Amino acid sequence: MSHHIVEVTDLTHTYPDGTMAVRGISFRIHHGESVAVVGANGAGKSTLLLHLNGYLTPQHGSVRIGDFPLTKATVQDIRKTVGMIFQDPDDQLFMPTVYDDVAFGPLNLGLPPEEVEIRVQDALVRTAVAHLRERPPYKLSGGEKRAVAIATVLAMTPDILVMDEPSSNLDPRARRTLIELLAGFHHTKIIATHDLDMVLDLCERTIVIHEGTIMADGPTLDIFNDMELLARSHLEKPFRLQGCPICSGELSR
Ligand SMILES: Nc1ncnc2c1ncn2[C@@H]1O[C@H](COP(=O)(O)OP(=O)(O)OP(=O)(O)O)[C@@H](O)[C@H]1O
Repeated sequence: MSHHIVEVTDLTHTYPDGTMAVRGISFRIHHGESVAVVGANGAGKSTLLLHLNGYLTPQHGSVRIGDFPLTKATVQDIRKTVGMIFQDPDDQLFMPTVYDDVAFGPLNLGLPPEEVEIRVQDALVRTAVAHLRERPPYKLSGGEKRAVAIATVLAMTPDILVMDEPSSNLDPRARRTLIELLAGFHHTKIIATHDLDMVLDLCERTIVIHEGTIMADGPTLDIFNDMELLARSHLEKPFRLQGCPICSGELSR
């Protein structure tokens, strides 16, 4: 089925101040793939991801989600397919309570109240924050906010999840819960992150971005074992591949 393919062709983005953040990027991601987008600070990962559900529209080149080119006319439909988890959860949470924030999207779809309730509860349970349901989001910790932001997206039952730094600010247990949650999401996942150990757990394919261009695109293990490529992209081998006994779990065996 083609309707879940993400296809980016020769995408370029220049910010109003002249910063050219993305320079001619092309790739194709098939339904069910789990793909990491990695690269140093300022490499262009967020700018690229913001194009995948139309927060930015292509200035040059194109983005296609399945059969639809991303344009101002298609963006509303594309957002029903592509769920975006932003780098800063404050960009996603704006209602008086956690419940209201998670219910906002399903209510906007016009779903009946019983269906909204089921979706909200399911999303809150899956992200382990059902106990925060009546709390105001602005009073939550950074990690709690991130979990609620993820719940707002899951409640929309997207076919494609796009996430910018989903594990930042999470304590080790919350990070593990997130990894388990994402491992159970069997549709397409596109994850921009500096957490290369999480990439090892979740993504069979990795795209390396450097100064707005694709430096490499291939099997995650091949990329993480290529020391020269990692150095050129200002990346380091994940801890687990460095022979660290704690990260590899050897000490707990
Ligand atoms: N609104 C903006 N206006 C001008 N320049 C911007 C804007 N947002 C980002 N940039 C610049 O675009 C480039 C790419 O930034 P981007 O946020 O896409 O990188 P990133 O790979 O996501 O970085 P990080 O890992 O630090 O989040 C950087 O040089 C950044 O300073």
